[in-house]
Amino acid sequence: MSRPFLKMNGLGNDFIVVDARDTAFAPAPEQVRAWGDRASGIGFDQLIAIEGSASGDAFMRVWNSDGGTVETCGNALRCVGWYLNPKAAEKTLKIDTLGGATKAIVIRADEKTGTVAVDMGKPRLDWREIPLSEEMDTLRLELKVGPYDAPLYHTPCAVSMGNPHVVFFVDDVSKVDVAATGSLIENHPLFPEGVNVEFAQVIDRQTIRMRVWERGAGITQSCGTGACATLVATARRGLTDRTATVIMDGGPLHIAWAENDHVIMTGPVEVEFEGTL
Ligand SMILES: N[C@H](CCC[C@H](N)C(=O)O)C(=O)O
Repeated sequence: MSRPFLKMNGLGNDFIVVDARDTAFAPAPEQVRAWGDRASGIGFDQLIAIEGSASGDAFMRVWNSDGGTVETCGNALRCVGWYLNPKAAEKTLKIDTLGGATKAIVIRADEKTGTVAVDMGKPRLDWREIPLSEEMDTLRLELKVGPYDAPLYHTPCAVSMGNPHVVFFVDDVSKVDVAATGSLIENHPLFPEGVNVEFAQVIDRQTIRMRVWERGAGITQSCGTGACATLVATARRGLTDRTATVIMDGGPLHIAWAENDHVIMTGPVEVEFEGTL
């Protein structure tokens, strides 16, 4: 059965979005991989299905381009919020995910763009919630990359936004081999469910430059949950305020870790084209 989709992105992190509220959509992992292949398929970082929800406006299901189903996706939540708000200038929507409930406040600009603020909920900071394979202080992980006596990167911070993240603090992200290091850490035994890997360079107390290797997708232009995890990590370490702009290869996201412990991510949405699977 052919399925219409919207090709969308949030700061270059790109998706195929399928509205599955009326008809079930459950592709096999190898089919997801085939669609996601940028050489022979349509190409995307994640495949997104919008499903009905008994407790909210919709349920968002996420597959990485490697075919694996994962908990959530921050940039895609903005795209789904925009999609669910066809007319109104502003609308608040409850969007559920495997990683927890979120609330999207959608300011739809026009048929192709918009700005969406998403309440991503509370960060999870206990080692069991990341999860890690052993008890450890998530503020300063005992983890080194590179020669043991002169590691390239070490002592990162772990944060879950419903999905797992490990944040390394570096002096200059342009000097990091994100592919080599990210792919090494993604499947490290300390992370039994894999992990998204961020490299954060603090510019000042309100500005962070970050690059990301995503679990199941590799280097992406931007990562919404990664930007949230990065801000939580830098604030926990006292390196930034609890509100900052996280500048990724694809552009900036505004992240605020509010007093109620919820993390609010605000950023753009873009529709690229319509298609059929
Ligand atoms: N690769 C992530 C899912 C997509 C997250 C990212 N694209 C975002 O915007 O949050 C994971 O395996 O947890």
